[in-house]
Amino acid sequence: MSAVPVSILTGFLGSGKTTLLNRLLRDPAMSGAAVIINEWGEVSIDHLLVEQSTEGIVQLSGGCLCCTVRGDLADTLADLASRAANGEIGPLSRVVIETTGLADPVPVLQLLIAHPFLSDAFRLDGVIALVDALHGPETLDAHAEARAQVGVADRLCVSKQDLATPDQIAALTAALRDLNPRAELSDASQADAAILSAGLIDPATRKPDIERWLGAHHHHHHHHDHHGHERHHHDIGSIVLSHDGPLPYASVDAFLDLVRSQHGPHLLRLKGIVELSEAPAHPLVVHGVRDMLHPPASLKAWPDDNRGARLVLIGRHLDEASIRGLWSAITGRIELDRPDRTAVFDNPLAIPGMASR
Ligand SMILES: Nc1nc2c(ncn2[C@@H]2O[C@H](COP(=O)(O)OP(=O)(O)OP(=O)(O)O)[C@@H](O)[C@H]2O)c(=O)[nH]1
Repeated sequence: MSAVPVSILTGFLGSGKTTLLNRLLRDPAMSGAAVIINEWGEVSIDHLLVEQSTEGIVQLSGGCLCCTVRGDLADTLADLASRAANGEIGPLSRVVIETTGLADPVPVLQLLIAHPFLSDAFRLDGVIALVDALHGPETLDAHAEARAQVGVADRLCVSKQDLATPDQIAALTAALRDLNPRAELSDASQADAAILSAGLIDPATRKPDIERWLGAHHHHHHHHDHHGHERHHHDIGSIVLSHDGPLPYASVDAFLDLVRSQHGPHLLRLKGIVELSEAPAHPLVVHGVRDMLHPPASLKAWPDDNRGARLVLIGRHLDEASIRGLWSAITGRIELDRPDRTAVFDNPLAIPGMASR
């Protein structure tokens, strides 16, 4: 059984998630998709608003996905997988999880990455965050949850553009680019099911699209800072690390361990691709959420000539200098006022247990 792609549709209260979902469900490409809707509160009406009633719509209420009903979400996904496996429902083509407006999508990502059974049956495709053109900038200023939703998104979708002035749309676009310069930006009113595929594999070609996944094009296009650091005025920010040429697996592993142990609480998401010295023909895919890493997987081949290592780290109040210092140390770049590789990895006093790496 190949893993079923899961998309997380998030967006602040009233941003238009249900409206978008209704639109997507009319797309024939959604056949075989299951939709899990999470609502907050006793009165559950959201699922009634999803027009196409199918077997595949599951509603979770009584709490928020990121906290109380996370166990329910795990059970629901496990149940969907086993019902599809024994033929009770048709084969699942994908799962869409609509979070509540106040949900932090990160715990949902964690569940998909870390759960022993679910991480085999499902693969995280991507996070799509919806933002309302009319209220977006104020919402982003006022609510940390909304900033986190935008920060970790693989794709950003702007709704209610018909109600907003061009100036409002421009202000929102700038705010979104500030928080997340990598994600593809689209208009919710034009969206079809293709927006749900925001992961590494491009469904049109069935091949990995690394540039799109890491948002490299957008990043370079919008930011000319050669350090690859987005200047942000918010708590949420991202760091892009790169290295030309292959790296030994032990160095990559050590870097990820150190980032997790030292910066895990600040890290929301990490994704990247690495050329390994041991297997340069097979790019290593790394991705993780907070301090949990998905078991590293490798791709059959590089999709193009663009090799080396590229990592994107997204977090809240990330200590950029420290992270860049670790990266320089493992990639062998000696920088002034930075520990070199030996000092970082072979000093048992500095990092107990890391000496043998
Ligand atoms: N004019 C206009 N109205 C929209 C658009 N998208 C959503 N709306 C309206 O905005 C309101 C909220 O939309 P919903 O789809 O319910 O938003 P939601 O994100 O699911 O809301 P919660 O479940 O409360 O978080 C509804 O009245 C929609 O009709 C849009 O692009 N244009």
